[in-house]
Amino acid sequence: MLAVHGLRKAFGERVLFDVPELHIGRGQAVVLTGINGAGKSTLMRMLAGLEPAPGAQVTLDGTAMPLTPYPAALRARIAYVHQHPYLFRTSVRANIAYGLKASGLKAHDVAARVDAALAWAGIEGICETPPHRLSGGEIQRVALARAWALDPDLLLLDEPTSNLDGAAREQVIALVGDLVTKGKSLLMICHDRDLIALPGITRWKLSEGRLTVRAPQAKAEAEPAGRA
Ligand SMILES: Nc1ncnc2c1ncn2[C@@H]1O[C@H](COP(=O)(O)OP(=O)(O)OP(=O)(O)O)[C@@H](O)[C@H]1O
Repeated sequence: MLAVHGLRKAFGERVLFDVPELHIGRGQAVVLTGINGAGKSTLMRMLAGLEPAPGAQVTLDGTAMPLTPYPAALRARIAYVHQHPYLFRTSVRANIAYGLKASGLKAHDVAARVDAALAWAGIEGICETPPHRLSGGEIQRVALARAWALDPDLLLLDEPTSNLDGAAREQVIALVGDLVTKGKSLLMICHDRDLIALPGITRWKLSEGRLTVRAPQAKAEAEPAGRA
């Protein structure tokens, strides 16, 4: 579905990472691991168009184009969920509706899609709650519902369970597990063993500037290239 060539980040002499190519297939779920400061968030932000990626090329369904400036075709098909999601100080419902309205959907279609997203995330009970009253786990579920509502081709999740524990963490793991089971393409940064262990997940590791790949349930050693 998506291939990126020449993804590289350097600060002066220091090369954070140099990834000649990476591929995310349709329906593929990938978890990106690596030590703190390895560059995981930077790489994901480049894929989301939040950080310039000079020289990188993206191929989307067979069509190649530069990743910077960020192609509109990509913006329409990729949803990014920040580690600490920003919610407008309106209501949960309005936050989920926002992107749908911006995409030009008719009001009754927006309402139906918002209802479906609220049900998917199990957050109907907080749909009129002001976001600043929500717990961390609720905020993360609202952000996932907001991304899910857009029905993107690829979801980028940056540490969806960080700072969560107990039931809140389990609820988010269940939602991510549902995305994986339903065959949603996703790339997720995480350190959470229960998320990494979800069946069918491909593991990428960013280490010393290189990306290595391990296929789902593979017993073999990681391959040197970025192809999944
Ligand atoms: N302007 C800059 N100049 C030099 N180094 C920088 C600059 N901006 C960021 N960095 C470094 O780049 C790295 C960026 O790491 P990034 O946040 O992408 O890593 P990460 O793998 O997501 O880390 P974590 O797991 O801690 O979130 C850090 O080591 C940071 O110190």
